[in-house]
Amino acid sequence: MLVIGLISGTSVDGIDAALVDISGTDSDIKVEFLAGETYPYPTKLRQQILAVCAGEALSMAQLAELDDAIAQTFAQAAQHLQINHSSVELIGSHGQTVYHRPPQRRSEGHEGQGSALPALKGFPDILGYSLQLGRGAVIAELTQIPTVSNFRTGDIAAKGHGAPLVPRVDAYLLSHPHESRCVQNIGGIANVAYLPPRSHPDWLEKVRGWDTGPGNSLLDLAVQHFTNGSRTYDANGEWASSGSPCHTLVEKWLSQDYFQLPPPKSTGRELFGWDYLQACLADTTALNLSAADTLATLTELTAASIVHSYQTFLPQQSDRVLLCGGGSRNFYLKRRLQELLAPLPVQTTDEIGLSANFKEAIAFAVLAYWRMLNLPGNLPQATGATQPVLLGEMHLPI
Ligand SMILES: Nc1ncnc2c1ncn2[C@@H]1O[C@H](COP(=O)(O)OP(=O)(O)OP(=O)(O)O)[C@@H](O)[C@H]1O
Ligand SMILES: CC(=O)N[C@H]1[C@@H]2OC[C@@H](O2)[C@@H](O)[C@@H]1O[C@H](C)C(=O)O
Repeated sequence: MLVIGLISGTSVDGIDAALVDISGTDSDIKVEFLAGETYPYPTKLRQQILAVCAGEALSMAQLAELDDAIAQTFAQAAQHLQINHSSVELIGSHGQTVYHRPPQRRSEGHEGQGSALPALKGFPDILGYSLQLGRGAVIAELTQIPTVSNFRTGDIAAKGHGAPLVPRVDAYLLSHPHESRCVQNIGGIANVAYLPPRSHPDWLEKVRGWDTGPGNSLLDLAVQHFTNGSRTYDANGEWASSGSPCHTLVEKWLSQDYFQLPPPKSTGRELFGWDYLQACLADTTALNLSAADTLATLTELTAASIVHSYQTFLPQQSDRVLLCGGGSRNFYLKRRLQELLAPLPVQTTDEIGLSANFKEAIAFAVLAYWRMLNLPGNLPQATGATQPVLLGEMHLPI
């Protein structure tokens, strides 16, 4: 069955669209990657999304307009990708995350909502909330293809974080009979899926996954800051590689809350955004670090936080690390991870046959396919949900 997966991630750089041919169910699933394309957002739309992610207030009318503009751009991406493939039967559209709030308990220092109603038994004091714009009904109507969207809400209703959702897909597509693997996505935010050897009994229950912290989000913002917006990222990590990281600052930043929090955990630009970068820049300025040294230090934070996460939270060390997401194209970051994790092999998923650029888009095609087959998509160990649940809402064209 031909399925298109669509996602724009926390970097808000554009829509990744993947066309795949899927057969089987879960343990026997086969996914053939046929085509992939990234469609950059129109500049004005990207700026609007980034402003909303940074907390800019919107009227309801503006929210509706933004939702539809994103849905239309996603539909155009799907339409463009399916040219020459007229038999696409399903779209899985993640949409654009503009807000993500993990669930919180009062013991974590939050006072709750002050409701007059009694607390619901077993519910976190503050339920998670994750908003992805680009409504599926519009995409289904514009493309005339059934579309699954709103993947995170079912897991959140089951008291989970609603993220990360990709670990179940990684488990079926990337696990190995005898080798344990860490699949490390480095997007705006970085997340890991730990995959034990598939020959182990109960291997799926032993899969783990969580957001390790910042991927490229702080780096991208710092590059924009140092270039007055003329550059949006450090291509291949060249600028950072011309500087030297300040390890004392990395140690200081790593001691902060998020990195010490045990999984399941998720995060977003709400934490690792402008305010976080400002605090980092206050530290780097106090030490007179150059722009190159600052970028090297932020790159080191991404690498060191991934390594810290593995050392602290993995049930056991893995045999191999497989990188994906835009950060896997940052050669300096990849080299630092290789050095810090040596002698573990650190490669990209491309090297074992799965596109590192389009793995997330492929994953949402698979999640839509599982939704259609009424199979669960989340992994409770990764999201903190009480149980495996169906993910996403199906929208049929009129
Ligand atoms: N050649 C490259 N060199 C360095 N960095 C790169 C390169 N190509 C992409 N990137 C980085 O990857 C980022 C985009 O990665 P990706 O598309 O995987 O993120 P995302 O999907 O938006 O985020 P997330 O996975 O958190 O949702 C860019 O913002 C940039 O920082
Ligand atoms: C709320 C949200 O969009 N989270 C993203 C983000 O980008 C990376 C990391 O944070 C991950 O947890 C998640 O995306 C992937 C696709 C996931 O759900 O597995």
